[in-house]
Amino acid sequence: MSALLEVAGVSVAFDGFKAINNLSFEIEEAELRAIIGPNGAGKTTFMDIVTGKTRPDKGRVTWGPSNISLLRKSEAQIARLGIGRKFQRPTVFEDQSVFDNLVMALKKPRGPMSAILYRRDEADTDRIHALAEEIGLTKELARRSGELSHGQKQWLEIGMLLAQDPQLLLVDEPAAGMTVGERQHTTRLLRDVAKTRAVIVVEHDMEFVRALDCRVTVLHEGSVLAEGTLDHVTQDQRVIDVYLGRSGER
Ligand SMILES: Nc1ncnc2c1ncn2[C@@H]1O[C@H](COP(=O)(O)OP(=O)(O)OP(=O)(O)O)[C@@H](O)[C@H]1O
Repeated sequence: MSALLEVAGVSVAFDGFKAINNLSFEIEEAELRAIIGPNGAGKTTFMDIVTGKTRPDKGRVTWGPSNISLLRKSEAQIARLGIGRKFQRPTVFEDQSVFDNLVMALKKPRGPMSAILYRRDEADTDRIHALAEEIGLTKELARRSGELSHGQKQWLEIGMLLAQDPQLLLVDEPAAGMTVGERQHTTRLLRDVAKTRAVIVVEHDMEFVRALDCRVTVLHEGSVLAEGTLDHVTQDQRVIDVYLGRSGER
């Protein structure tokens, strides 16, 4: 089976400093993957490259069964191809209800006329209820989003991304600032989402990564240092030396 996303030999330097250094990475359809690594390892830059925010100096980034190159695509084009990104801080429309946030996120034909002519139909309403069910916010649909807890806002934002029907979701430190209960809910949600699409989670919290129970890629100095199960990578002496050994806690 060919990969959904393939990054091959990618490098990018900022003022001569190689933030990404000959990085190769693949993810399959419907796969959950955690990316870990020390500060400055290149995790954010990797996501910036995949989403078109940063252009690499060399290498290949290809997408989908026909291996479309993402390198000349704009951020908007890449999003439309089916790559969604969730930043660390939730960015929902706080004055709008949960329901209306999900309505606004639905994938609809674009352009001024389609926006004017758009009327919500029954299929959209059903879809919003299905999304709310998936993210666990059915009871909150009528609430103003600003009133939600931090965790609930994060789930709403994931729901808004799912409304766009992405094939790959990039999620940056989803567990940060969450209560234990919220983290468990987030684990279930991401595992569930990854049954039908690929999900890449960048995370520092090893307990959370263990709960995700997925393949782990360790980045270091812009390259893959180790890959495999969490047990496999955490027993790797190089990973211990550059990452795990540093805080003692992880
Ligand atoms: N636009 C930029 N200009 C200059 N240097 C940059 C830029 N973006 C990233 N860097 C540098 O590239 C390196 C990789 O940064 P990146 O943010 O990708 O690491 P990270 O693994 O996400 O770190 P963290 O875990 O702290 O978020 C860092 O040394 C950073 O300072």
